[in-house]
Amino acid sequence: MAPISIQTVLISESVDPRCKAILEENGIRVTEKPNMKRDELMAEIKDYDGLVVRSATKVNADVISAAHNLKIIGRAGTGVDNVDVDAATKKGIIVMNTPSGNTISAAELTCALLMSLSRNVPQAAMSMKQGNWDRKKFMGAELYGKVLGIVGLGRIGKEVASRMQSFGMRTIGYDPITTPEVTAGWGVEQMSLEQLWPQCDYITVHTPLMPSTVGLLCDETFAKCKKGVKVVNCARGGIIDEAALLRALESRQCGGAGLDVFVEEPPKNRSLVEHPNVISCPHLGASTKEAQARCGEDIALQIVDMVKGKSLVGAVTLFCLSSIRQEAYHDIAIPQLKYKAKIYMHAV
Ligand SMILES: NC(=O)C1=CN([C@@H]2O[C@H](COP(=O)(O)OP(=O)(O)OC[C@H]3O[C@@H](n4cnc5c(N)ncnc54)[C@H](O)[C@@H]3O)[C@@H](O)[C@H]2O)C=CC1
Ligand SMILES: O=C(O)C(=O)COP(=O)(O)O
Repeated sequence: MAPISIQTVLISESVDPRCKAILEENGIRVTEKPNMKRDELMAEIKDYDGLVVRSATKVNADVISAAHNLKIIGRAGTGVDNVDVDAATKKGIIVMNTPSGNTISAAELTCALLMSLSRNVPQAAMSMKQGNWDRKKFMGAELYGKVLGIVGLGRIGKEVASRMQSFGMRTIGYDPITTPEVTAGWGVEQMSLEQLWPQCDYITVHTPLMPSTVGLLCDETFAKCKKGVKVVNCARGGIIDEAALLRALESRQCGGAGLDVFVEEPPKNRSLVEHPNVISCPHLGASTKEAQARCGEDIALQIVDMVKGKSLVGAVTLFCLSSIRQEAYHDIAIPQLKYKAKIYMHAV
């Protein structure tokens, strides 16, 4: 691939300092401006060659059209739902992410939420801080022997499965791409969602946010679940429909929810966060030193590779995917995501 000239990069969120250091070591001028308002971003972006973001910067069509020189949008993390990939692609801007950098951290937080839901840890801790000693109110239930349904058996879903199996949970799941033969090797029995919903004591979702995953858990699907099912969303707000979740919590069809992500972040509608059976975090799945170091470093190295003309055979849009999943994504997931551009894979 012909080298691409990237002389200036704007980092619009808090990204590990290694990112800036690596870019600068390679002769790229870097400006860090976190917390810009939309207007400020649109004014700032116009002359940069590259933009590095996490999940909070909404790189929509307006931002992309205001960016006259932009050649690359680097997502230091996994989900690219905050980037209008179609608009970027039409302008010939490469979009790349660092999908494996925060897998373990997101999986560990998911497990923490599952454990907290089973034993009411956050509620009990809060009650202690308020001076109480209430042993009856916080009676829990063991995870041992319970059924965990994992919707989305990619990187994070797989890591969640192995960790929760060590607690003695039976793990079942559904994924349209990862085959049952593959997941059987990780101890996850695959089945249709229709078969999955009524069996689960806990459900955790690990799909990207895209039209086909919006509202995977909704009124209709909650009604198919066991009464009192507990759910975790450490993926993206909206995969579990928020209004339906609130209704299910109120009717006790849902016995509790662990939420790391919301449709609107921070959520202006506080009904879920304030519900007594909801435990929530402010999108902390990737917020560990290790994950941030990996993602910051990976995105910088990928940009430098591009500048040097390495790794890509040509580029319109790039998704950096792990070797095991490259084929699957190339053949199946990309059309499903409706990316019209040709996708070139990063060499691994
Ligand atoms: N809370 C946080 O801070 C973080 C959240 N995430 C979110 O987690 C998501 C998953 O991340 P990874 O596991 O790394 O992605 P991945 O791409 O490895 O796995 C996603 C899986 O979802 C499957 N899938 C797609 N449509 C589906 C459907 N309709 N039903 C069931 N499965 C479906 C895909 O086939 C794929 O196997 C990311 O897209 C991101 O939005 C990722 C990292 C941190
Ligand atoms: O990588 C992802 O998809 C995440 O959700 C992590 O988001 P963040 O980088 O912490 O804003």
